[in-house]
Amino acid sequence: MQKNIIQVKNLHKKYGDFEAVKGISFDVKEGEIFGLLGPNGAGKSTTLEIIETLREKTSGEVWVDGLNLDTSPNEIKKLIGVQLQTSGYYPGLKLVELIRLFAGLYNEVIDPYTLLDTVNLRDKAGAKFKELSGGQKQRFSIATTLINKPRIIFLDEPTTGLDPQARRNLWDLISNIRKQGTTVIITTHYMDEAEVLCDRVAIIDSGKIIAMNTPDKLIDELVATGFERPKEVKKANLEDVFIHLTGHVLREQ
Ligand SMILES: Nc1ncnc2c1ncn2[C@@H]1O[C@H](COP(=O)(O)OP(=O)(O)OP(=O)(O)O)[C@@H](O)[C@H]1O
Repeated sequence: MQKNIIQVKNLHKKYGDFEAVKGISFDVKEGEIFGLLGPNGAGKSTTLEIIETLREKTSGEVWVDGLNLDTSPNEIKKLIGVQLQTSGYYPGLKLVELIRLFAGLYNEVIDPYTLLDTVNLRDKAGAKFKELSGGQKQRFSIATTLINKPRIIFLDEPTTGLDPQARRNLWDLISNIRKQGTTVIITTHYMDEAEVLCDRVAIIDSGKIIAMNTPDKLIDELVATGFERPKEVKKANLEDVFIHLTGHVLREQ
């Protein structure tokens, strides 16, 4: 039985009079990729930022690896890796310089080149952040979440705005990070991404969890209600055509 590395119980968050998170509860098991899915404004980022200790909750309880968020936020910070928005990096610094800077903040000694290898960016070590493509920036920002050797990483919409190949490359990267034993919590608007990557997902709507299970079981439950797609679906879609024609290999734009 896997242990619960994150437990969230009856979490509420109000911004003034507006309640963005309305009493949600869920557990994340150690070593899983857990997805928070939901439309714009559902409360996904708010929930993530509360667990990341970056935002105050209104009420409810959160534990990370047995540590209570109210009493041990600093200990929790040491266990987690948080992805910055790509606007959060000094654009004029080289990748190796940025890694050394972050490592210094975490008081970690790491080899920047080894870290860049894990995200396939060694050949960009001397490039400035602003010179990277969108996909490369995302890969680099995922690399920086790993600097403090976290047990859990939080990825907020990591593939938004990327082309189909860059998205698939990030899926491979995220799967590899999990294979090393790191727990991953991810938010996404892409259902194909959640289906491929996530062991379990919670679907959030208007601040409430309306479903939670493995993608497979959620689909089976829907089918069991008699649901059928309105028309026969072809064996491939336009994205398959695009990937078939342009390849799945890593491309540097
Ligand atoms: N600092 C804030 N002050 C006031 N309202 C906020 C603040 N941050 C978020 N909200 C509101 O809370 C709700 C939830 O926002 P949140 O960013 O958590 O949603 P989300 O599910 O991550 O959405 P998206 O998919 O668009 O990123 C939204 O209605 C948003 O406008």
